[in-house]
Amino acid sequence: SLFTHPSQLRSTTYDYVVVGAGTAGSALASRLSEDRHVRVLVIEAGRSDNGTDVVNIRIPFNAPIATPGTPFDWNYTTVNQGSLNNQPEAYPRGKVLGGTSTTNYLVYTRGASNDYDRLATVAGDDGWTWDNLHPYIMKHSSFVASADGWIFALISYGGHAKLTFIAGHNTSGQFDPAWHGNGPLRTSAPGFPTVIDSRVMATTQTLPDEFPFNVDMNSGNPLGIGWTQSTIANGTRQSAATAYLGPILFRSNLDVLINTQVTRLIQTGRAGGKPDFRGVEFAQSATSPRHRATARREVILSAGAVATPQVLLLSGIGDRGALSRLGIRTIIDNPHVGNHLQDHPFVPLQWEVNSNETFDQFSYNPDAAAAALDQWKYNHTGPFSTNPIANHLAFLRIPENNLIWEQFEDTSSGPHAPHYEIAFDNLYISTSMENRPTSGGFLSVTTIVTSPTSRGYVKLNSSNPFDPPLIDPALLSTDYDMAIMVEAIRAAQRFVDASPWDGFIISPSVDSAQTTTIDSIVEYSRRRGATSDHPTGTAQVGKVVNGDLTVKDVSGLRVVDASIFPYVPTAHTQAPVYIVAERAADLIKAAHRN
Ligand SMILES: Cc1cc2nc3c(=O)[nH]c(=O)nc-3n(C[C@H](O)[C@H](O)[C@H](O)COP(=O)(O)OP(=O)(O)OC[C@H]3O[C@@H](n4cnc5c(N)ncnc54)[C@H](O)[C@@H]3O)c2cc1C
Repeated sequence: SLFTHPSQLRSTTYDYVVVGAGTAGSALASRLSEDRHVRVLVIEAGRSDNGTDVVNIRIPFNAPIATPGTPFDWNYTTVNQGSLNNQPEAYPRGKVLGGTSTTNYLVYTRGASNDYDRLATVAGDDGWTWDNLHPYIMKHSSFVASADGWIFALISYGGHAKLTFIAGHNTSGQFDPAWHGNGPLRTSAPGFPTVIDSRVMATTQTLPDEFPFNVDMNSGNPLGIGWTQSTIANGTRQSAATAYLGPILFRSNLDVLINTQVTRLIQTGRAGGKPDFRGVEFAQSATSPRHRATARREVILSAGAVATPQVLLLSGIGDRGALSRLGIRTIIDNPHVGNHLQDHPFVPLQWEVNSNETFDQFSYNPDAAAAALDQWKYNHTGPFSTNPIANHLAFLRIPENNLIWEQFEDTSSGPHAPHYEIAFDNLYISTSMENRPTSGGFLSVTTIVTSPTSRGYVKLNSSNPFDPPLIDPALLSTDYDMAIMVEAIRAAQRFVDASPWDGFIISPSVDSAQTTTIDSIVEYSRRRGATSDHPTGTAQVGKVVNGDLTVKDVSGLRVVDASIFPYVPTAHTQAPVYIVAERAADLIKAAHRN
């Protein structure tokens, strides 16, 4: 059942207490409560994902306006980013059922097999290898028709249900069915064609050595250029809330409490010579009363890569010196908690193009935007039913004979792992309002460093749990990351110099024109670089948690979310989080089997 106030809870003792109903937390809650004999409590700081004001979290195309600065977001800001001209960055995180899966940009990528194999090595647990994770890779998701695929759809519109037949594109050859299972999270190929699709595909044929076509980037080998897969079904966002939590809220052994923040974990005693952390304290605001609940089996922290270390630190698990300066009693002295934050830096470039069919029309022309919105509301099709970022993504490696390798050691996880990613965007994308056009059509390419060496942190600002933590993703702060970014941008420029773009591209945009030399690319990257919103590593395997994700040196407590990755996967991070959560659910069930 769904509760909005702690007084409504049916008990103060559960078998499992899950902190955070986000991407991982919702999947865990669903799997753990499959056993009707266990009672599960999930405590979520954010709101429901239903209501009259949720249209922007439902419409795929509106993902960029779902956050920041909305009631679905924690609305964090980073500390000034020294390598990005000392500017702070908005740092969105979903504060809603489904967590960041309810507010993200819907791209569905699993990363490279080598990423998981490296996780297994660090964890000292073969269960994390790509091959051994296969059941969980197949178990969490399924592949369905695109919004413009051949489907009969039951659409509810204006209070009426109606059966619509939607005829559209055939997605065979755009993904490999062998790599898709039958799990609750539905994903699909692009649901609306764009004017750049055929040119991207043609470039894979013109320059096949550097930019080969890859039919399915989710096979463990993402290298090449392929069709984007997204967490979209029936033209609508699919999240951990819609896929996992919503359908099981009726379970009598599951209590989900929203609008309530866990303020700290409480030591409930000692077990096996270690402090036992089976208690949670929670409150609805800084001034409202604190409540408590206890887990008979364990507490699972799934608050995400920013809030998980924050809650650990508030509970006395962290660096003793830093905690004592804030008046927090240290129970476990571990300087790694909150440290080693990793994220993917990205930089957008734009070109003016010879087309009035790019998505830019929706920024300039309110009538076009209104018509697209009406179409989406009518039958969940049209431009608003598709991923706002890109119909194609490229994951690429820098060749072994590149001079960069004389200066740097390769930090990627292995031969299937990309050094960088490029997204091909059918509109003007920039991190700045400066030089933003008010007419014309644009192609953007966004480049991402996928195996960065920059490391930042999440730290407490005070001992008040309602005070946002200090966040430093340290974007582009190493020479290595900048060198890879330069290579990525130069590759993107080679891509659009290829013949399929002749007659389409008019000229570089005013904003990104000054990127012709290495120095000017570096200067531009510092000016326009930003976060891809993929924080990881703040409670990582090996340093904060063991290979089975239990927290080191305590009992009764596990972390299951994006914090646990020792290296950020070479992917947009939601699929890796779902995969980890699915295996973690089985690890937890096995740990309590008798
Ligand atoms: C703007 C944006 C775009 C993105 N785009 C993509 C994309 O296109 N594809 C992709 O794969 N990834 C994307 N990501 C990243 C991806 O969504 C995340 O890596 C992933 O969802 C994280 O899952 P999680 O379970 O670790 O945390 P979350 O899903 O964030 O879940 C944490 C939950 O815990 C709750 N919580 C936090 N603190 C507390 C507390 N003290 N008490 C109770 N509850 C608490 C939060 O409200 C939240 O619901 C994007 C992220 C952002 C911000």
